[in-house]
Amino acid sequence: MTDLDETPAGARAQDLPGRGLDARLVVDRGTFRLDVSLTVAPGEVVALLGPNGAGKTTALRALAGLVPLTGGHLRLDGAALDRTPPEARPVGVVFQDYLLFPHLSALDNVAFGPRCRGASRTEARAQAAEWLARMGLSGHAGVKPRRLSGGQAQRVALARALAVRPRLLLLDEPLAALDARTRLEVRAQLRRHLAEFEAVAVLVTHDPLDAMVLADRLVVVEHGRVVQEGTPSGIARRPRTDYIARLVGLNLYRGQAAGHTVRLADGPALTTTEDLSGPVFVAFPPSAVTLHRDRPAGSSARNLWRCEVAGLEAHGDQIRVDLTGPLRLTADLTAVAAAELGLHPGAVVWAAVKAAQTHAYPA
Ligand SMILES: Nc1ncnc2c1ncn2[C@@H]1O[C@H](COP(=O)(O)OP(=O)(O)OP(=O)(O)O)[C@@H](O)[C@H]1O
Repeated sequence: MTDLDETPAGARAQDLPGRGLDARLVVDRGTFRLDVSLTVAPGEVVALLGPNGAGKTTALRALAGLVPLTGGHLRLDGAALDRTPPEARPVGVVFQDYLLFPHLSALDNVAFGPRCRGASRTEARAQAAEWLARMGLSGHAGVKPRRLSGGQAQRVALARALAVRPRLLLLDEPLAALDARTRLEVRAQLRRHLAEFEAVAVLVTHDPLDAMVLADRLVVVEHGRVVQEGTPSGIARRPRTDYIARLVGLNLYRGQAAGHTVRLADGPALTTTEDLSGPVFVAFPPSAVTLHRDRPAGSSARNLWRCEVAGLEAHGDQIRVDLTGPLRLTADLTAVAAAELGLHPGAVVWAAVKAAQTHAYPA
């Protein structure tokens, strides 16, 4: 039994006006339930971002028609796709490991889509040659996938997905198979291609950098649900879950505000510059935390706690320090400062955060 949304009666009445993607994806997989609503305008790139097992791939597969919806709806440019088989959907997919046909040349891999959709062999190959040229791969048309570099294979996979002129482009962890150096370059190229794409693009990633560079809007999924969505900068400024706060590298707390004081649920009170009341989040970066061996005398910081070092790790050219105490904290400091403080797991330090460096916003 499914509980697909009812569509209005009448001939093709399910084909409602409205361009772009309008979906509510409800999918049951064993005990896991995905329930995610997604609206994306043509020309917009949306990243589904979330931890392992959040349901991102399931959402992508549901959009492609590779797993059936248990409920909800799926409309693209006004047409209902719920019951359209995958091969008949105007959808192009770039799979995580590209899934190029190993026995076909780059050109024939790209020509495959147009051919399947009725183009003659000559026409399909002409279109494929055009797509490869756009990807800067004309010189590799005759090459089999195993002879392509990771970055080239990624571009062939993208050309193959775009060659069917999809109204919905799906990319599953598009950069995951690449090493760090190639990734940087391919990310920049992919961004250019996505910017030129005039229909809906949805990509799935657990890499915040990929999401922030490639997407206009982020939809963060945890436990099968959307927990936050917005522009990359909006989300980075105002994270609403621990997962997102960790991704963007912020300390995040939830509490009750009364004026400039925020009382945390099981912790101390924080002083903030914002004047708010009711449930709020308070966030500040690890760089806003200063550490002292002794209680600083006459410090103007209102937020001062005696903490214990729980762990230390290198983070870029900084040392990232995890602290426990009245609240959990992450602080960044230079290696020199860490040595001067004699930091080691178990060391006791005083942590200070100026109110001006905190940011409070309604929960
Ligand atoms: N074929 C399946 N049968 C039953 N449960 C499944 C199946 N595939 C996935 N799941 C479950 O669905 C949930 C979501 O998995 P999914 O792969 O969509 O997550 P994800 O966000 O893409 O994670 P990852 O980043 O690890 O790929 C997980 O709890 C997983 O165990």
